[in-house]
Amino acid sequence: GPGPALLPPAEDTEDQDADEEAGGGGGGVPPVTIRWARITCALKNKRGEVARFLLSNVSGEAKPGRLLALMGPSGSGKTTLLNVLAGQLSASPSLHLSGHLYVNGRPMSKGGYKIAYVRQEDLFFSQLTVRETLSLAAELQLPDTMAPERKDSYINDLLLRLGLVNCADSIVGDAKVRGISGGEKKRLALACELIASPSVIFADEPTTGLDAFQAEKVMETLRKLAEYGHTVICSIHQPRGSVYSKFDDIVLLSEGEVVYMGPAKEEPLSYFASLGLLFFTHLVPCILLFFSFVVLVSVNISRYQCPDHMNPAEFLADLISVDYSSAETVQSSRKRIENLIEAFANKVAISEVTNSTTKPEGSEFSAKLVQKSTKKQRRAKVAAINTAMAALTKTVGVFPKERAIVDRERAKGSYALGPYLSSKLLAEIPIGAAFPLIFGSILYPMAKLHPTFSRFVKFCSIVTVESFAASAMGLTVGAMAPTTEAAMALGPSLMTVFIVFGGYYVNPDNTPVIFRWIPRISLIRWAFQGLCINEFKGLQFEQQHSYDIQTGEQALERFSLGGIKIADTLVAQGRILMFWYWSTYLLLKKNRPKYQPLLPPSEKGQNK
Ligand SMILES: Nc1ncnc2c1ncn2[C@@H]1O[C@H](COP(=O)(O)OP(=O)(O)OP(=O)(O)O)[C@@H](O)[C@H]1O
Repeated sequence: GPGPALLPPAEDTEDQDADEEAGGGGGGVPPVTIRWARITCALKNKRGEVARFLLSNVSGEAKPGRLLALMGPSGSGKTTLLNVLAGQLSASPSLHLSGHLYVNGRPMSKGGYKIAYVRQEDLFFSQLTVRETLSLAAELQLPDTMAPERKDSYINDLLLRLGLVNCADSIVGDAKVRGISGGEKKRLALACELIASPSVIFADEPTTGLDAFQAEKVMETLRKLAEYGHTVICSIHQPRGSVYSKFDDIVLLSEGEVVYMGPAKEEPLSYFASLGLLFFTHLVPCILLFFSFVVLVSVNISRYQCPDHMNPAEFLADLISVDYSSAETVQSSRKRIENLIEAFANKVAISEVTNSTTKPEGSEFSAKLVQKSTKKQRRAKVAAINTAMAALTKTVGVFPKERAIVDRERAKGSYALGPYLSSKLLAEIPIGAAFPLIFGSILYPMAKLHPTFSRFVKFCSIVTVESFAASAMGLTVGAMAPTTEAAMALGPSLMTVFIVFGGYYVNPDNTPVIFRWIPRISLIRWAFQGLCINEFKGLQFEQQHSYDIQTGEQALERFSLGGIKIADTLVAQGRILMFWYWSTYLLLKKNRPKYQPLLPPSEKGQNK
């Protein structure tokens, strides 16, 4: 029977011209674009609570003249989505289906277009020939007023287009009586569906059970139908490379969520390879791009880069499948998939916000929510980076010169290193604190951060401690570098590494094992985390769906920044500050001016 209606329910159902005559040879079908947004299919338990989501917040588009493949591991929801798009999800009291489905911009319930649905199992009368099967379908589907000769020529045309001429007079057969091949059966099923000249063709796993050659022929048929103007949507588990190359668009599903939706072929490969490299467009200190590039490219190549000569479909399938070989692989692959889903959701949210013309109702809410959280996060990032960079450049710009004077005085024995450093630090506290406080006082209200005094005080404390830590780092760099120019090149380079691993560009949980130590010693990361906690903690978001973020704590968890207090981030900053002061002390001690000792003349030399 008909499946559950999509919510919100349709208004009026327009009468449609049911007797529309099929065009000869199936040509000239009306073009149909299908758009779906926020499709969620929940499975409820006996108490009526959501037990799991078969589809969660799925959006996408299928266009006429294009072949769209729904790809994903077994159980990822391909068939469920296909059924929803075809309006043929079997009704069940345990299912709840919601979302938006538009056909040529109008709600699907208004009808006015024809679909064909080729199911996984082929159901035919085994004793009929291919031509008889088609004739029967034509008698049932074409108008009675159509002349028999026209029907025959229509059938001949279909046999030709679907490559069934050679087996036209063979019986279909079944398990007991050998008939046509599996691929031919699939194409016959397509031919039967095409009689009514559908605009949209749905095919559920059309290549399942077929050998590679037959599978390719079936897919080639679907691709030709797309070229002919039909909108073709098929689900497929893991196609071989030659089949994958026939797709125009793909939707990658994993556990009911979209990991990628868009053009097929090279696009998804470059999308996954580029994940994490977006930061280049935001990062201001460009002089350090090269170093960051090396670091990030090594991160990405090792993770999401499709190796040369690998079947892209196989690569994509591996990327979005849970690896059940051990407990660790299950955990790490789940984490990877979660991150990919999140990355794609953010991408969609941003394009939904920027592209208001195609914005479907209901998408606004979550897009705004994501945008709001991202804005808050971005402001915390700007504050953390700006404070650190300003303090660092201020210090490395002057310290190497000051060091020359200090070296001279130390050589003269005017003062020792310990008293010099401690008096310098003490003397610089007021001026060192003034800058972040002024910066904070101006930025805080302008950036519309949390409008309470206690949060403002915490904000100023975090940026002040960070500013001191960055200054201390500048001292170490100044103590290490031979000249001011060298210090100016080295300091921001080092800071860029800390920025990259500071929690905004590379998620701390997603950092490769060999780089895990960097976020721990990154003053940017602790400041950023502290600022995010200060901003998000205690927030309540309006919630439209059960899976939307409800609280600031949940948002922090999603950014992998939760689980600790602001005080912990300040302590971590304090440790980093002490580390840099201590390094400066040791470096200055080690690099104290050394003069050539005047040795007593040797006997030999004296004689000369
Ligand atoms: N009516 C239903 N009641 C309960 N669970 C369902 C129902 N329909 C689908 N499911 C479950 O939803 C999940 C997705 O099913 P679906 O058939 O859409 O996956 P699929 O990606 O097409 O998998 P396959 O490639 O194995 O056919 C599966 O875990 C399935 O058991």
